[in-house]
Amino acid sequence: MGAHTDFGSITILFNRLGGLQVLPPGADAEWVYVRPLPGHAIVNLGDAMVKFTNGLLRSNIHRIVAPPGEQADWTRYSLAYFARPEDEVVLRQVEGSDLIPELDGEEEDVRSKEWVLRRAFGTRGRLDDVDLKSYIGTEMMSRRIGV
Ligand SMILES: O=C(O)CCC(=O)C(=O)O
Ligand SMILES: [Fe+2]
Repeated sequence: MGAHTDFGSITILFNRLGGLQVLPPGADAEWVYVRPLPGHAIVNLGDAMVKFTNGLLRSNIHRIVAPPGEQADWTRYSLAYFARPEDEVVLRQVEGSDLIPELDGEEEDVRSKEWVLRRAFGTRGRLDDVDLKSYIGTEMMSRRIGV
């Protein structure tokens, strides 16, 4: 699976084999494997958390590649639990926290369902004839480049 951010609020992953990689923030960042630890789950924040907190929390950019070393000889199973806001929830900054940065300009009025569709087509759809800008998610915030 190619590079993407999860579009919901939280993803909980249970893996036995490696293969999940994350791209840390920064223009020169390199992909790093996330090592599965016995008895542990991996928790990813998704785009809804970025929208709710105006970037205070970030969704990580991740991808799936072949498991490293000898692990590549085994079939990789991954149990993923995705949580996301209900379809009609507007993904806007929550009020009442001093920690959340001020919005710089107008906030787009996007509902959870639209966001999911936009992201799904943007990262998994055909790219021949689409306006890529309209599919952009929160990646630049996650990478902390120019934001
Ligand atoms: O298989 C994994 O470890 C993660 C899968 C994933 O990133 C996804 O389904 O969004
Ligand atoms: Fe994912």
